[in-house]
Amino acid sequence: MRIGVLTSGGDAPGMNAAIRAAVRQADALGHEAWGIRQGFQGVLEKDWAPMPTRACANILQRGGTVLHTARCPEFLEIHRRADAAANLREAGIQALVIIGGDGSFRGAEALQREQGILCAGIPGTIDNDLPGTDRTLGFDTALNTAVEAIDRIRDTASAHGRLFLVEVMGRSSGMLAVHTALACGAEAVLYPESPDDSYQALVARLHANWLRGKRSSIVVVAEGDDLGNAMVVGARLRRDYGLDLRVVVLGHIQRGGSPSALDRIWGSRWGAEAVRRLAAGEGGFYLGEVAGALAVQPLARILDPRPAPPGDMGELVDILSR
Ligand SMILES: Nc1ncnc2c1ncn2[C@@H]1O[C@H](COP(=O)(O)OP(=O)(O)OP(=O)(O)O)[C@@H](O)[C@H]1O
Ligand SMILES: O=P(O)(O)OC[C@H]1O[C@](O)(CO)[C@@H](O)[C@@H]1O
Repeated sequence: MRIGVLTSGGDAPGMNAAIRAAVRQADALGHEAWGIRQGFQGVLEKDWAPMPTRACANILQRGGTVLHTARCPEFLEIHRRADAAANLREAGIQALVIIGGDGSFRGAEALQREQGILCAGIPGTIDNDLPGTDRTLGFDTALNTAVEAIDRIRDTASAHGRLFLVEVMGRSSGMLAVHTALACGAEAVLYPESPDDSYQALVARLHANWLRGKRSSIVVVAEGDDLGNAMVVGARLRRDYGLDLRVVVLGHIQRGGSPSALDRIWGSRWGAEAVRRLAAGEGGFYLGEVAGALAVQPLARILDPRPAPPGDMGELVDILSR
C-alpha cells in the first residue's frame, strides 16, 4: 500500500516525530510511504515523492516540519477536493496521514466522506484545541517556551516595578494562555472563553494587588481575546491610567524549537498507530490522548465544539496571584 504523509496548518514541534514514525512503521509493515510537501497544497500540485526511512534520520529532535506546511484556502471547495482525490488515485496513494489542527481535520473528514480516500488524523497544533484529545503535538513544547520567556520577563518586571502584558498565541483558544498563566504565576489572564474577562474586572484585580503591596504584575493575553490583543489592551490601560507598562508579543517564538520529550513520544506513538490502522484498511479517524491512554476518534468528531480550558484554572490564576 502507498501511504501519503503530510503536515497542514501551523507547524508544531513534534510533527517530525510523527512523520518519522509513520514512514518507518510503513516500512516495517512492507508498505511504501510518500512524503507530500506543503499539506493539501502539495496534493493539488502533486508535490510528492517516496520517502525512504533514511530521509527521517535526525529529524526527531527538530522543530518545524521537514515536509513543510501550508494553509490552502482552495481546499475549502469541493471541486478542488475532487481534484486532490483524482491526483492521489493517479499516483496510487490510497491513504493519507494528515498531521495538523482542526482545520486540517475538517479537510480530512471531507476528503474521506466525499472522495473515499482513507484518512487518518494526528493532532498537531500548539493550540491544543481539538475535541476528543487532551493533547496535541506542540502544546507541551510551546507552553514550556512561553513559561521560560515569562520567567525572564518577571525578573525585569520586578526590578522596575512594572506591569507587563504578554501575548501568547491562540486565535480562538485560551488553552495556551491559561496554562502559561498558571505555570508562571501571572497576576491575570485574558482569554476568549473566560466567563469574567471584562476590562473593569482586570483593572479591579490589578488595583487590588497594588493595594496588597504588589508593584509588578504580568498579565497573559491570548491573541484572540475579546478585549483585543495585548497591544490594544495595553494602549487602553495607558490611556486610562497613564501606566508605564510594557507589551511583549511572544509570537512565533512559541511555535519553533526542539520538541519536548512528551511531544516526541506522542508523535512517535500516533505516527505508528495511524499507519498500522490505515494498513489494516481503517480510515476516517484521528488519534488522541485521553486520560493518559491512546484514543481513537471518528473524524466527524472534529465538528464537535472546541474544548475550553478548565474553568477552575483561570480562577486559580486569580486566587494564587494575591
Ligand atoms: N472546513 C474545511 N473543509 C476543508 N478543508 C479545510 C477546512 N478547514 C480547513 N481546511 C484545510 O485545512 C487547512 C489548515 O487549516 P487551518 O489553517 O485552520 O489550520 P489548522 O489545521 O487548524 O492548524 P492550526 O491550529 O495550526 O491553525 C486549510 O488551509 C484548508 O486547506
Ligand atoms: O503562522 P500564522 O499562519 O500566522 O498562524 C498563527 C496562528 O497559528 C497558531 O499558532 C496555531 O498554529 C495560532 O495560535 C495562531 O493564531
